[in-house]
Amino acid sequence: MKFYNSEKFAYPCEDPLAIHAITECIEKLQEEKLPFVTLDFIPQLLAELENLTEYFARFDHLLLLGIGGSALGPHALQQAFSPQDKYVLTPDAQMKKHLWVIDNVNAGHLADCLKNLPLEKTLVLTVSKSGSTLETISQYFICKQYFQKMLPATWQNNFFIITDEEKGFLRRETTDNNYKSLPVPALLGGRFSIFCAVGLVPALFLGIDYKRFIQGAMEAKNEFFAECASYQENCQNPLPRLFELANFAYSTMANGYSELIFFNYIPKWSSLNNWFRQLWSESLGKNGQGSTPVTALGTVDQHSILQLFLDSKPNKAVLFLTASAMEKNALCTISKNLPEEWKWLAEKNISEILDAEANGTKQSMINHHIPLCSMVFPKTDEQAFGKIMWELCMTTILTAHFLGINPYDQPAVEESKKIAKATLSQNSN
Ligand SMILES: O=P(O)(O)OC[C@H]1O[C@](O)(CO)[C@@H](O)[C@@H]1O
Repeated sequence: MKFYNSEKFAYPCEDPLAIHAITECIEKLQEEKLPFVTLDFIPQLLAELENLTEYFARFDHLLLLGIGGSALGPHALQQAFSPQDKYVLTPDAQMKKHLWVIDNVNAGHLADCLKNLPLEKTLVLTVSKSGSTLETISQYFICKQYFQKMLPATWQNNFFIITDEEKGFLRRETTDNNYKSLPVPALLGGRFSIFCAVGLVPALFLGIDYKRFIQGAMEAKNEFFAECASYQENCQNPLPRLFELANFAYSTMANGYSELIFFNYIPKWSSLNNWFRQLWSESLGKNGQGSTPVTALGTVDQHSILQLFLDSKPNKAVLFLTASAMEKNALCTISKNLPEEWKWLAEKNISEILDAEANGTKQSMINHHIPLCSMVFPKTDEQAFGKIMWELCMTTILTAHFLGINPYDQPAVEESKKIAKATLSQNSN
C-alpha cells in the first residue's frame, strides 16, 4: 500500500491520542468476538459443505434468489472465477454448472429462467439473513408455486435455504418443508456474509476453489492480528496496515473529501466494485457521516468518468487497485508487422497496455493532487480475492471506529421498506 498526496492527513502512531484510539479499537475487536472477525464458524461450515457436495452435483443450474449482501458477494466470485461468458467461448464446455442471480425485481428475467431452465436440474437457492426481504421472499413464493406445479412429487428436493440459524420466516419454511439448509451465523450481517455459506455454497456449486478463498481471509486475519499484537507491544512498531488505510479514509473524510473513488484496474475482479459499494455505504453512511463510494473500472471508465474525477470539485479520495502480474496470453500479443505510426506497439502484450493505462491514470490523479492509496496485487486468484475482501471489511470497521459509528446496522434503509409494505398491504384483498 502506498499513499500519495496524503501527507497532511498523517495520523502519527506516536501521538498518544492515536495510540489510545487504536488500542481501544483492537481491544473492542477482541472483546466482541464477532464471527466475521474470528471466523470461528469456518471449520464446521467446511465439514458441512463437504457433506453436501454429492447433493449439489445432482444439479446443473443454481437459481439464486437474494439481494444486497446476499447476492453481491456470490456474483463477485462468479464473475472473477467462473464467468458465464467464458463457457460460451469454450467449445469443450466444462459448462456444466451455471449460476443465475435473481437480485432484482425483473419479471422478464425470472420468467425466462423458470420457462427455460431444466427444472429437475435446477436448485433454487434462497438467501436472506433476515428471512424477510420483500424482493427475495416474493420471488421465493413464485418459484415455490411453479416447482410445486411442475414437479409435484419431488419439488422440495430442489430448494435450499441460507438464512439465520434460528429466526425468521425462511427458517420456519425450512423446517416445515424439510429443505436442506445452512445458516448465516448470528451477528454476521449481509455485507460481511461472503465468508459463510452465502459465498461458499455458490462457489462450491461452480467449482470455484472456496477453500483457497477462505485461506485468503484467514491469512488476512492472522496478519492483521499479528501486526496489532506487535503494535500493542510497542507503539514504535509499525502501525497495522489496515489502520493506515482506515486512517487515510477517515482523515480524508474529516478534511472534506466526501467521495471515495474505488478505481479497480483488475478486470477479472470487476464485480468487487458493487460488493464494495454496499459495504462502504451501509456501514459508514449514517449520523451525517461517511463518504460516497464511486466505483470505476479500468480501463473502461477512463473513457467515461475520469474527466470528472480529475477536473471537477476537489472532494475525491481514491483507492486504486492494480495487479502486478497480469496474465500474458500469447494470443493477445501484437505482432511486429505494424503501420509506421503504430510501431511503438510492436510485440506489446495486451496486459502491458492495461498496465500503461493504469499507470497513466494513477499519475494524472497524483498530478491533480488527489489523495490516493495505491494497492498492488501480486496475484488475483481465489486466495488473493478472499484476502482483499476480508481486508476491505476490516478497514471499513476500523474507519467506523474512528468515526464513532456502528458499522453493522443500516437503520435508514428500513423506512422505504415500510412504505412499500404499507402500499402493498393497502392494495391487498
Ligand atoms: O439478506 P437479507 O436479510 O435478505 O438482506 C438483504 C440486504 O438488505 C439490507 O438489509 C438492506 O435493506 C442489506 O443490508 C442486506 O444485505
